[in-house]
Amino acid sequence: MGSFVKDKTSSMTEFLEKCGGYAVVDGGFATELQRHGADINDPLWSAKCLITSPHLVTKVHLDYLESGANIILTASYQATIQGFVAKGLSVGEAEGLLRRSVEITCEAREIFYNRCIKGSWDFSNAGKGSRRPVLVAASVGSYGAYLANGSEYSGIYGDSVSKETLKDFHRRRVQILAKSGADLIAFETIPNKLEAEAYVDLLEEGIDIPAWFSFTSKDGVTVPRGDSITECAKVADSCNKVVAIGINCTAPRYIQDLIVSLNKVTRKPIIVYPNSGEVYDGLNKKWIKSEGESEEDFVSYVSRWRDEGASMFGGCCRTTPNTIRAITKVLSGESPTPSKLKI
Ligand code: MET
Ligand SMILES: [Zn+2]
Repeated sequence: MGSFVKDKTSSMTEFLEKCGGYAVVDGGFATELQRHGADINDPLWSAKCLITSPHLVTKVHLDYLESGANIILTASYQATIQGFVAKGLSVGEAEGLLRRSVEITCEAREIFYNRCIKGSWDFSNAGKGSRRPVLVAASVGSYGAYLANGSEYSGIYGDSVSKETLKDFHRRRVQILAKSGADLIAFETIPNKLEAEAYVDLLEEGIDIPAWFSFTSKDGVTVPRGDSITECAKVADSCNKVVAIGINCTAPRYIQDLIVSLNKVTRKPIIVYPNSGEVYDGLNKKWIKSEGESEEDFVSYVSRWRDEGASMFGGCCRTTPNTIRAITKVLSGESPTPSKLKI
């Protein structure tokens, strides 16, 4: 961290320069834990593994680092003080787990660097003789993710939930994550404008690390609550602590139009990390392949997104280290074999 946080406005631009102009973000975290056998069918979702299987959290971080990631996200997406307390933990234990989520990620980065030094891992993506720059981003999921009732993807919280409610809900968690050694905060899968406004207020209250804002969309034009992506991006753009703006957990086919819209209202770096294009059926707890997209090759989109002006690329739910390896190859100029790019 250190130099990354000193000058917030230029920090991401400098980081991107060090990465060669484009940064690789990691891929789906919770779904990857699940692929390795974790049972995360729980209101805490991936954060449950901070308690039950921290070794698996480390493994997934290392897999993404090995695949070429320049930015790895903590397992704190659904880690909230309120959620841990509902499980019977004390507030102190809950806060300790939030800190631990960042420590595990920082430790994984150290393990990765040490392995690189010992030469046991391939240096080809790390830059000859130099350490590949890696940032740790503390993930913050929405209020709807904590509610675990589907509102994460509708953005409808009801009239009783005001901006102040959202600030009160997120405040302590964001303060703790900001002091835990992370390089930045990743506000992810934001489903409405109100929550973006709440995050901006919290950052202005005195959070001293930068943040990115990443929205989700189900139509390529609006966020789930119906606010246009440009209105939402303007909120993020107005805050000088925000160092990148983008889209995650959204079908790949919508990303290009969304980048065009973002470009109209911000000059900050644009980050995109779509999901696999499958849709989660909450009732039957299954991922369903989406019509017309199942055979589409996620990675073949990456150069188009880059040409459209995005500079940070990764994956969200159901993408894997293979996806990230393929993105790394596209960005480093090695053209991958399309048939081998299965997610
Ligand atoms: C519902 S989006 C989840 C984002 C989180 N970083 C993850 O990959 O698990
Ligand atoms: Zn996702």
